[in-house]
Amino acid sequence: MDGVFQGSLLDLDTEIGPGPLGATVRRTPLAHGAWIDVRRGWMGGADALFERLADTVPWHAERRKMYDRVVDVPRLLKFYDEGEPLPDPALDAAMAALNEHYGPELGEPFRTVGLCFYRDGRDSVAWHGDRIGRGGTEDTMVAIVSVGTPRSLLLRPAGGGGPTIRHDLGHGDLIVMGGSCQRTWEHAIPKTSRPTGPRISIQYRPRGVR
Ligand SMILES: O=C(O)CCC(=O)C(=O)O
Ligand SMILES: [Fe+2]
Repeated sequence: MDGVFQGSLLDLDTEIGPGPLGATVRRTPLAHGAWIDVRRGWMGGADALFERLADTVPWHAERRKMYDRVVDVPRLLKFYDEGEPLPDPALDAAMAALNEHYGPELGEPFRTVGLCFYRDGRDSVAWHGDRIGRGGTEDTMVAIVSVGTPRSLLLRPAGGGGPTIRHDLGHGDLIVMGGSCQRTWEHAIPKTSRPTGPRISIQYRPRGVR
């Protein structure tokens, strides 16, 4: 079943779109001024949304220079900068709902959408913080909606020390990394040798956060 997505048939009948946030969101404070919010199954019809995004997004592979070698980035990517039309109305609806819920605390809207497609257990993202932009110097938020097969998102303190936190995210789950999380913690989606179906992550970030 490697690379084959086994969605639940029931879910394909559910209307695609985000559910309520409010009191359904569970916040966990982490060390060093970071926190995460988790809301399981937030995106209704997540399996159908997975299929739609898998089929319609113009996914591309990237190659990046690593030291003296050029290597394949182990996942497919697509980035929608602010103002660019999104590939599915459910992604607009999720952004509006996130902005309504988090706007007062964040002080600015989420504006960009990054998509990652993990085709199977060989796809991954290495340990990092989203520090290319302001996330390296300021508190911010990165909200991630996961559709498709759950994969483990790991979090650990950036300087080492402290246990690694693991959340298996798929099927419409929402996680929001907030406070100092991008500069004081690191996150990763590790490779897995277990047979694993595909997952798509939908990341919402404010302007200037990458
Ligand atoms: O796929 C995920 O949930 C994480 C992706 C990520 O960390 C990133 O794109 O910066
Ligand atoms: Fe990241």
